[in-house]
Amino acid sequence: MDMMSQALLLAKKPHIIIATPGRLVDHLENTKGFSLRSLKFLVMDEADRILNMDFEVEVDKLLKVIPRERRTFLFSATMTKKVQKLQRASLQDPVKVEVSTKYQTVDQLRQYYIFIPLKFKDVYLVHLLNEMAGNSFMVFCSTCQNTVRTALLLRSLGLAAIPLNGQMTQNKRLAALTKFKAKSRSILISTDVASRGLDIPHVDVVINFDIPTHSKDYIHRVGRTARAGRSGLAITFVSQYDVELYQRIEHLIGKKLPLYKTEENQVMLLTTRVSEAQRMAKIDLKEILSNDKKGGKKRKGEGGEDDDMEGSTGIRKRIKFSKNNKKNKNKKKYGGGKK
Ligand SMILES: Nc1ncnc2c1ncn2[C@@H]1O[C@H](COP(=O)(O)OP(=O)(O)OP(=O)(O)O)[C@@H](O)[C@H]1O
Repeated sequence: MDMMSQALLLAKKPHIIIATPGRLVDHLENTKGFSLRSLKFLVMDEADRILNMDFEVEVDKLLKVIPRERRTFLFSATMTKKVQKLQRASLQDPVKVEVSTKYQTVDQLRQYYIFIPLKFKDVYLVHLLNEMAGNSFMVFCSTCQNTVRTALLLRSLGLAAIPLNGQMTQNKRLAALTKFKAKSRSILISTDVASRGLDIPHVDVVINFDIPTHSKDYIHRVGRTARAGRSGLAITFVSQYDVELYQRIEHLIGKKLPLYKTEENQVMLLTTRVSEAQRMAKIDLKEILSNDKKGGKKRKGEGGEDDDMEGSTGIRKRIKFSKNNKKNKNKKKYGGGKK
């Protein structure tokens, strides 16, 4: 929603405002007649993130203009212990309520890791997605670009993948989520922009394709599945470069995870097809990036709904299937299909 329509809503003096810190500050500074002087309750969801450095300027501005006399609630699955950060929320007589002193994940969540060389991550991903075809997946990557690259790669293999990252416009992000929620895409490839707060009950499997650099993000990511009593599966890819980060995660959750068993021979059968897909994804990605630079003009003949691959500046990209891929598109290619 744009600032103007929000300003109209704010003029009606709503009792509850749900906002990101940045947008709230925007309104405080630019929307006439809007103030938070009579605020009674301040709730921070995902509080550890909001109190993080990323939001420092905004949060400090907000705290300056709201009453000191108020009740403050901080919620999160992971909480900062850093006094300095908590001080910024200027709490008086705080009470801490915890479900557990350890960062626990729910029992219905089965968690595994896979230890593989970096260069085989793609082929293992394709293997897992095929082995568990029929499920809904959230695949986490560490960069926006890798979400697009991975989605391109999977789509050139006929898999229904869609990227979601912070460089996409709000509209595009919503569109991606809608498609995933409606199950018209079964694989959502995202950055940590989707690691918190999303409540999509049908997510069966979380794959940490790139290991989270902040181990607390692990808790939030895997929490996208096994929600509200359902079961779920989480698999974390650990390459030769990730061992230390992985150990930190195990330390944080207070347990050692079992190895997810795969038949290496079977996985390696996919190598040729996956390398071809990698090559195509590379070309497609290059094209998207260079189009991005040119200012995001739509190309003739491109329209309709195939705009999943939009990059940061509104580029759409059709996935070109090679003749070979087209032919095989609807076939079950890699066998499997067991849940
Ligand atoms: N008491 C309850 N009984 C049944 N369902 C519930 C109950 N509480 C929450 N739920 C459902 O569980 C799901 C998760 O709830 P919610 O999104 O509030 O969790 P959360 O702890 O904020 O998760 P996260 O912080 O990981 O985003 C929702 O679909 C919600 O409707």
